[in-house]
Amino acid sequence: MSHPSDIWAKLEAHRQAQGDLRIEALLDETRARDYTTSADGLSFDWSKTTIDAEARALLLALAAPVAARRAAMFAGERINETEDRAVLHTALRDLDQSLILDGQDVMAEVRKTHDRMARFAEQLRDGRFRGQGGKITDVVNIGIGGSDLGPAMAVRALAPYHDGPRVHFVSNVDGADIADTLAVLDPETTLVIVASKTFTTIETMTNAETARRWMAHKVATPADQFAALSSAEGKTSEWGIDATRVFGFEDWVGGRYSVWGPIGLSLMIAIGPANFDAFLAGGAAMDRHFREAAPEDNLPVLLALTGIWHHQICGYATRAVLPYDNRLARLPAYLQQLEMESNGKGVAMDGTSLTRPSGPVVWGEPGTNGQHAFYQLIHQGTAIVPCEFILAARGHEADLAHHHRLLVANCLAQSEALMRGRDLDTARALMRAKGYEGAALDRQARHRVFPGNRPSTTLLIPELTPFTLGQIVALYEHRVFTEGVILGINSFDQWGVELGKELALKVEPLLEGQDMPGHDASTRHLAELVRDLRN
Ligand SMILES: O=P(O)(O)OC[C@H]1O[C@](O)(CO)[C@@H](O)[C@@H]1O
Repeated sequence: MSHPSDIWAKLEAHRQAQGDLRIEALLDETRARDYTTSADGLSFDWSKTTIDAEARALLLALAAPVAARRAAMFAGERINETEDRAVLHTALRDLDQSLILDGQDVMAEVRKTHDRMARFAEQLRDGRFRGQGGKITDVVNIGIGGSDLGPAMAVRALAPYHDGPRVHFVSNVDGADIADTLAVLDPETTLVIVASKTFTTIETMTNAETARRWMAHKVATPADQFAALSSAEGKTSEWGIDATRVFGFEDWVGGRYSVWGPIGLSLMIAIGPANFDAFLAGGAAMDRHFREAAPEDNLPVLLALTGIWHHQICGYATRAVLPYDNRLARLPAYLQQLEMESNGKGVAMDGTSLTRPSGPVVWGEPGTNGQHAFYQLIHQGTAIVPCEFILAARGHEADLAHHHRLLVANCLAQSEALMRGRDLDTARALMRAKGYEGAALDRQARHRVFPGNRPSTTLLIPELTPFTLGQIVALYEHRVFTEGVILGINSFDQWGVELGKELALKVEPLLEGQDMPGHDASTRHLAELVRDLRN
């Protein structure tokens, strides 16, 4: 087997040799089939890229170290080396397995917590658990980052399955977030969930205090209408939440990987335990596929390799995630944390500087909305943005089938337009037909040229259900893991978020006019301007 640095060098040389290879020159019926990989009802089409047979073989060679690291992860080895932790969020979605960690079978506790969550969710949904004013009508999940984005994304995605109380999310320390949310709620029929792995995050704890004060205006014992989701069970009881409504999890579940366990309680309340279990089953099906499929048929591996080709080899700085499903509106934000907090690193696992770029900037919005906004840039701008389309073959609105047909047509048309573009001759012919000639014809035509050859992939699912959503989320988790292994990154720590948190604590007194040493001139000046504007 070649040394990884030889493979990288060969990939770079191959890309150079490709020159301005057109994707269309590669594409035929065979490629359309061969570069569409399917598993458990999901299909990933990566034919509209410049990955040719040689690039594909080299990329697959790059993935050689993934198998051993994957086995280590599932076996509970401490692969999160900078925090000395195992990485076992996968255990939360395969409850029947037995898993021995440090000599202990950890699954008994995982199952117990899952069953307690299910009982609590059912009691809340059928009215056995009541607020001071009767049946709970609204649930507010207060959390941030991984304690917000996962359930917020999934609750929105699975709206057709909602049959429980309304669920709301508050994350930002900006008082506007909680004020707007609570303004329309009745404290007497609201349950507040404080979701924080550490139970120290300043945004969450500030919002939780505000919610408790709001509740106390009308409710005699506000703590009775609070629940907590956390790894820090001591802190939850200090805060006054009864242990019967505290749902704990272990430190081997990372924040951005935590929607599968207690952090998913708001989702479970919204869609019910059976649908929540279908979401877990989708994740577990993807785990099995990831562990068992050969690299060339392995969806997470292929998504990772496509990403590496575009970012590390072709040098495209960003990747757009474009769900053609309005209910996946929060998926890009969810993936921003999953991908950028996991692989946005500057050093390798061994502490040496990375010699290649880490993960790309990930961004996006649902289609077709994006088409009327930023697609201008992805079609004609100077930066090439690989696009990742996500599409469901069926919509939920049977009586609005024509909407869905238009949605699908737009999605397929966009990837075709990005690849094919429109050349100058075609643009000139169009403008000539409109009556232009001479210099004006030329000028007008040039604005209507599309360079084309812009890469995209399409992930096709049958329908957005709890099961398929579980598959999608686990697919992206394993993609991030695979990229991390290939780049030598620890995808499970997030030291880069710490410095800003520390400094925020030191900046706050400046805003109150205290002379804090150590701040730079610009920061002191900005604080002074804020103080002046406030007065
Ligand atoms: O669940 P917690 O401990 O409140 O943390 C929230 C989020 O904050 C982070 O630690 C980053 O600041 C994320 O990794 C995490 O998901």
